Amino acid sequence: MVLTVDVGNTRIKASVFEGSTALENFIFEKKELVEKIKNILEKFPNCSDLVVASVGNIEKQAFLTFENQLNVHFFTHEDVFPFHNKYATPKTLGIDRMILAAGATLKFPKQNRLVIDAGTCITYDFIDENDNYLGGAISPGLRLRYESMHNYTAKLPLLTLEVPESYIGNSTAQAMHSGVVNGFVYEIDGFIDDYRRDFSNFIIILTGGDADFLAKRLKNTIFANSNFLLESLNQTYQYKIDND
Ligand SMILES: Nc1ncnc2c1ncn2[C@@H]1O[C@H](COP(=O)(O)OP(=O)(O)OP(=O)(O)O)[C@@H](O)[C@H]1O
Ligand SMILES: CC(C)(CO)[C@@H](O)C(=O)NCCC(=O)O
Ligand SMILES: [K+]
Repeated sequence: MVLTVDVGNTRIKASVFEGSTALENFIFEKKELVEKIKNILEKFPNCSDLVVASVGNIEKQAFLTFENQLNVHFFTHEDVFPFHNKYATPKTLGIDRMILAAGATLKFPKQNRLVIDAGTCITYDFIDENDNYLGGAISPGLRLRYESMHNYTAKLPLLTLEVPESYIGNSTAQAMHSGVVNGFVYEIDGFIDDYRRDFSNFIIILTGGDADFLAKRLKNTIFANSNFLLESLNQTYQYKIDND
């Protein structure tokens, strides 16, 4: 059994895998890290490996506590990945994006793939059919859009994610929901049009904390899977074991 841990910018997600099957998923705060991992390992004593992808400030140190109990692997840029990295600054590419790209490459062989992760930030990552990772885009996530409008203005309230009634927002709240949610839908449709112009065919994978909310609102056919990062982490770890 493998315990995979995704340390995101806001919170931590974890999943226990038996082969390629996720047995249980967990979400928790950064301050609860060590305690929660202990609890998971008590519940799943057959875990032999702990695999981490972190974009947060959490250092390797926090996980080394568990090294006498199981194999701990902390993914870095030095690991083997199943794609050719064409990013001009490969050392600054987020580990989460590398794991997503690896998962897309392994799960959907020999085709163009676009991975969209709607988390704290929204990231777009494109891997072509020859397994070249080309790059993509980084934009503010939905919650970040609401928070920054509130934090950097005097009059805008702090709202939580809601389906807008119309693209014409007829109140402050509706105008903000339209801006955030419809704004994202237009953004993604615009990107998809760009990719379509240059690549005739590609699969789209949508993941992250807002994936389920967004999937319902998009007209393009999309494979939505909010657990894709953790599944990819498990799969990339198997790839590492087979190729090291
Ligand atoms: N309890 C919650 N805390 C934060 N975001 C939440 C919560 N519940 C739902 N969300 C939604 O999830 C989005 C954040 O996604 P996610 O949880 O994947 O971010 P994250 O943990 O920071 O990971 P990453 O850094 O990989 O994006 C927010 O835009 C928000 O709308
Ligand atoms: C873009 C985020 C914040 C998304 O989690 C992360 O992947 C990151 O910190 N990336 C570093 C910059 C880059 O990927 O080019
Ligand atoms: K993200």
